[in-house]
Amino acid sequence: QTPAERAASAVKKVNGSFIRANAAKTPDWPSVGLDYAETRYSRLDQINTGNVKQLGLVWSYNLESTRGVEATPLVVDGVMYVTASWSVVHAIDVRTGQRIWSYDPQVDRSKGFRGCCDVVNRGVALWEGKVYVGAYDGRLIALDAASGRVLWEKDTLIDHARSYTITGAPRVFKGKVLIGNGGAEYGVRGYITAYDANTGDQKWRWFTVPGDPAKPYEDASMERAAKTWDPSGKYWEAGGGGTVWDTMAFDPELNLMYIGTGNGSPWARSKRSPKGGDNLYLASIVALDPDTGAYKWHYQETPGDNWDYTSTQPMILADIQVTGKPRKVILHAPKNGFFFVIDRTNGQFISAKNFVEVNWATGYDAKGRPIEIAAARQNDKPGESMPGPYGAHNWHPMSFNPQTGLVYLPAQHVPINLMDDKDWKFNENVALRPHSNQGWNTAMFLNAAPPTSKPMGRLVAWDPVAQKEAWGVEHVSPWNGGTLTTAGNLVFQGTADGRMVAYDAKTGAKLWETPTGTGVVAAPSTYLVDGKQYVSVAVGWGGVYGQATRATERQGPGTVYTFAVGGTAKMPDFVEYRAGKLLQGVKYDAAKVEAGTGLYVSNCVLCHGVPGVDRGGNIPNLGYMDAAFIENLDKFVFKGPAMARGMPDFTGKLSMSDVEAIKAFIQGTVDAVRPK
Ligand SMILES: O=C(O)c1cc(C(=O)O)c2c(n1)C(=O)C(=O)c1cc(C(=O)O)[nH]c1-2
Ligand SMILES: [Ca+2]
Repeated sequence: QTPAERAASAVKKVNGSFIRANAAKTPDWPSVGLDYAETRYSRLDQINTGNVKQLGLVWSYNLESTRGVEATPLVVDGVMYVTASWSVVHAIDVRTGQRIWSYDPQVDRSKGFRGCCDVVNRGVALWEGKVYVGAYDGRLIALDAASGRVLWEKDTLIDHARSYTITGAPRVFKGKVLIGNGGAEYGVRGYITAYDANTGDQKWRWFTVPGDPAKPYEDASMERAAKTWDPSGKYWEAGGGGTVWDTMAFDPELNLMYIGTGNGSPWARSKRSPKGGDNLYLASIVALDPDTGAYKWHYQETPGDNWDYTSTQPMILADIQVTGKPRKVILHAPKNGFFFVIDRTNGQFISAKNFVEVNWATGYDAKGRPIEIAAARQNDKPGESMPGPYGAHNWHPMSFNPQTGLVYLPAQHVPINLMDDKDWKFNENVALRPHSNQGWNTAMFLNAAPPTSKPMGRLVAWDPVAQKEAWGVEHVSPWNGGTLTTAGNLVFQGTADGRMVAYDAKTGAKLWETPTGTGVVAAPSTYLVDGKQYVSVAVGWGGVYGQATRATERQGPGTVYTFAVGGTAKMPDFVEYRAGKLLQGVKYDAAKVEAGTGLYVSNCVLCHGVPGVDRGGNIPNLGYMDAAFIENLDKFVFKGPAMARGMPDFTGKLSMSDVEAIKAFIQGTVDAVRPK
């Protein structure tokens, strides 16, 4: 068999019975979360606590990308399917580490700025000879598994005037491909759509938040949700939010599928829904009928979201004993910092406990409502919510090991404070505020004053029954990789500072590590080929935090590493990262620094970081440029060359005098932090 023939026959097997409900013994990794329950727990135990020290590289594969890589590699019968940035798909022969094919959907690079959080993609879905990818520009594309040829392609977006993007992995439940989208930082209405896996015909669509109440509601769930929004805020103009940008799971026995919904659009509830209200179905877990898309139940984790607290973080379906009784539950650790155990048959709240320091709520009452701290919503001055908007846990997948009963969770804190933008109006172009259609459209100022809390990154082993940490490992930085756990009593995690590490799943003892050349954000997978167990991880620093910051002194292209016991391949040569010399000599008017601060924070900081303080992620830090570059900043800001890589064109958004003020801020900030 040629590799292409193997690819074709392998993926043909991936059908209703091939993807398991949960953690069954399977030699493959056929779906992004391994199984429908998204456990990321493999029963393979060839690699275990006894021999993990002998893990070595078998091959590495250059993904030829320089931006964030967030995909979990799928593997069936020795054929790997993985995505890089810009939604590029690679099919790799695991036996040789060689490319079988690659497919670039040719996303228009100049539209990069339309997403909040880097041009990332979290992986593909496989089904009956096809590979599905959600392209950044909103297309759902079905490829022939053997050749990478396009079989069909659907535009999933309802409105191209709005900043919808796709970053999440599609799932296939019962012969339907499911995909949502991102965009709630810009003003969109969230929804999820199901397409026939063979033909691409649309089967159903469910909106997560109500539309314009002057028009008929799509279904009873929308009519009910509308009662929880204040129409005087005209929430439908900004879209309302609630995007389904990452997690989905499926319970074949209950015939229910589950999605997590995102934050409000805009973030500030005082603007979105001035008289308050829970604003259903934001920041919720929602159960849907996979055949029809009909709403079944919901549990809202953050009523009336005001902090970008989303519930799109990866969820896991598990069967556990709670106070002596077996319960079918959902395990979930959303951005808001609480670990939830929810009954997945009916959405009933079982328990919630904070897994990091939180200051917006003291806990949850017996009915499952948060007990809020009033000050958390008082945003007339910069308020530092814990967790911040990057979440106590973001999209980085967690895993659940039924042997240890523990969930392995990449927890974090990224300090950011928020202040209401009282004058905010949807789509009004005021570059001084963070809603110039290039900056986020949140109705809030981010870090109008410097935040004071400390950044934190931690691998947390959480006991969901006792609702407490069993063990934890402190990392040097936030934004560490997703986790994998195995029957070999292991937990694997890549780190922001560029290591791949194996821990004892019971104790947290570090058993093995290897450098990865660049920070890791994605989660590993494991599988058997010809009877031998491998572990693979796709590496590529990036995402919303990684685009502007770094925690490693090395860099390299997006790369897949594949490890096995006794592997002897040589790591590729890592390139040392040099931030360069601090910017010097740009003449500026000190009186303009203050105006420049607001402009920079509104328009530049999310991608370029703080000049001379952050050292550049995969987007350059402007505090380390040559003076000639900053002196000619207007040539980059107005229809500049970086547009071809996704930078916005600020024509009509910023004036020449705004650019002068931004230059003053950049050089002024660097001068202030330059070591004396
Ligand atoms: O509200 C949204 O629609 C939306 C979408 C996305 C995305 O699609 O990547 C992210 C977020 N929000 C978000 O809040 C967030 O922290 C985030 C991090 C990342 C990432 O890939 O690093 N994406 C997103
Ligand atoms: Ca968001």
